[in-house]
Amino acid sequence: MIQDGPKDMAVGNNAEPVIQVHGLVTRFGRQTVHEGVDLEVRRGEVMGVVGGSGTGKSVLLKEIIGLLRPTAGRVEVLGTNMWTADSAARRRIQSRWGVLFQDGALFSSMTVAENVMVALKEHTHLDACLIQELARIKISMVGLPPDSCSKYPSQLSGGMRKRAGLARALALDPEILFLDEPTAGLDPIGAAAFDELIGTLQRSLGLTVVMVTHDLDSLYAICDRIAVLVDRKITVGTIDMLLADTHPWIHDYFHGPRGRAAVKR
Ligand SMILES: Nc1ncnc2c1ncn2[C@@H]1O[C@H](COP(=O)(O)OP(=O)(O)OP(=O)(O)O)[C@@H](O)[C@H]1O
Repeated sequence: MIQDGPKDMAVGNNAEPVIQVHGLVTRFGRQTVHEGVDLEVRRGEVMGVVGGSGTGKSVLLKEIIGLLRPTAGRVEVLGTNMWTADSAARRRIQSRWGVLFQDGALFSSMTVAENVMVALKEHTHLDACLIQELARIKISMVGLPPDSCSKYPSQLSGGMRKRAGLARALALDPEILFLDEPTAGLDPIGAAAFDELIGTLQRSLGLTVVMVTHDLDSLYAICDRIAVLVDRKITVGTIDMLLADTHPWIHDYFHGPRGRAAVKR
């Protein structure tokens, strides 16, 4: 069982940046998605990424983790530029983060335990028994019962699949966790429980978390700062700072009915 403790990672202005995005430009044909986006994520913080539909949140995430090459600009993760590093350096960096995509992105032909073991087999030389034991520990860390180890993704509920995806993302003890809409499709109770799990894991393991979300409750529950994609640029601040922002979209987002409801909770 994970012990929850106070958030002791100093997430002050002096914490070391683990992700640095400078002057990012993204174009698809004539469409400009990002035009000079700057973002710094500090070690130990939970950074929410919000914005209207199609503003480029998922694209930004893919550019940070090296799945999509930006048109221009610089992206550094843990001091490595993903687009100039050689393949060995890229592999080393990739093993220091975990990603949970929206649907969990599990291999449907593998059991939950086998899914968690994929990265352990690929990136470590541990023996098979130890790999199995580590997979079992990760599955228990995300609150899944032991019998889910041998189940296939199709035999799990949506919330359980997300937890299984999270166990897989945690397989290599990452320093950074990337989450793309982790609570999408969950009912409010399931979403709150998932937020709590992320918060507990983040504090216990000292993770840095970057979370794309539409869920205002998640922002209030676990984020230290929020990056808002608007007008092809990014505005970063704490919730209090963004509540005082006068940009019409940011104002409406945080002061609209859902924003007000999230404050009350
Ligand atoms: N590979 C691609 N080729 C061309 N256009 C793309 C590609 N990937 C994304 N886009 C476009 O870039 C824009 C931003 O997409 P993205 O998926 O990042 O939006 P989003 O902010 O995550 O939206 P949502 O909240 O609806 O998921 C969209 O207009 C999308 O159609």
